[in-house]
Amino acid sequence: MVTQSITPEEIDEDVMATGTPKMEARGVSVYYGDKKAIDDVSIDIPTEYVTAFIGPSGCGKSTFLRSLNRMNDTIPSARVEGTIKLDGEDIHDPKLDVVQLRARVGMVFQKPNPFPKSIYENIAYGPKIHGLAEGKDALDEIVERSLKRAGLWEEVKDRLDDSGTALSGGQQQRLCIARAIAVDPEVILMDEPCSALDPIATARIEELIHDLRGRYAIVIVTHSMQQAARVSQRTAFFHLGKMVEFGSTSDIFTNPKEERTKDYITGRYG
Ligand SMILES: Nc1ncnc2c1ncn2[C@@H]1O[C@H](COP(=O)(O)OP(=O)(O)OP(=O)(O)O)[C@@H](O)[C@H]1O
Repeated sequence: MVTQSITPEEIDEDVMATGTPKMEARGVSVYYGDKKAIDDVSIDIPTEYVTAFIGPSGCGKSTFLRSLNRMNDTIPSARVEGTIKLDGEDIHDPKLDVVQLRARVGMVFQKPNPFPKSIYENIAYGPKIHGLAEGKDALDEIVERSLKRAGLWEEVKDRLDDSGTALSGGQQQRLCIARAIAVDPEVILMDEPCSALDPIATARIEELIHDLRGRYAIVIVTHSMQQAARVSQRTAFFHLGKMVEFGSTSDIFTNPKEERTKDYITGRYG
């Protein structure tokens, strides 16, 4: 299996050139009680490129990722300051439906978490509650398309009634990606999606990210610098709650401007 890496053409592209971003964060700080976990982060998330968040454990990568679809709302002590926009619309606008937001900005977690239901139902549930399919044929079509897009269809097409939890870890993670895709998201947030997977399953997810690039704005938190280098075109380096440096992945790894970035990518801490 070949794991995709950045192609020379992609390196030549000016990946930091600003088009209209899918998401814009401005001056975002996140607190847990009195403790500030994210300090004044501003970043644009495009659809064209995969954005990676890297940095040592506890630097706030997941906290910031979760703020992008208001998952921090589910943590009682968490408080978010600053502005986050999706297609120019403030995601904290009281008129905005947060369930709808989380369909538009889907999330894939560290540990695959399929529902204890059939493979089919795992995918069909979201489109059903969001009213995206009229009738069984339309639903079947969404299930097939989502599983195909997540690279899982061939493996499961004859066992759609089997439980999602009976799949291998890597298949479960692709099922979770298919589940996110099924509700037609615009952004997919991935929080260390491969950390529970073996190298082969990891390579398949990385290939999948490569295939999905451009269709969805993808943001991935990863502990693995090699993974960030393989799957992303833009990288943000976080340290102690601050976004220290943000640039093209090739610049961050080959020509970092900040001393702290240099120290991290050369393995001095992390
Ligand atoms: N639910 C929570 N309640 C209180 N503090 C939290 C909570 N979640 C995270 N934190 C704290 O916020 C800081 C940032 O954590 P976060 O998990 O966002 O970092 P991270 O960079 O994603 O770390 P890791 O790579 O280890 O997952 C840490 O100090 C962490 O202890």
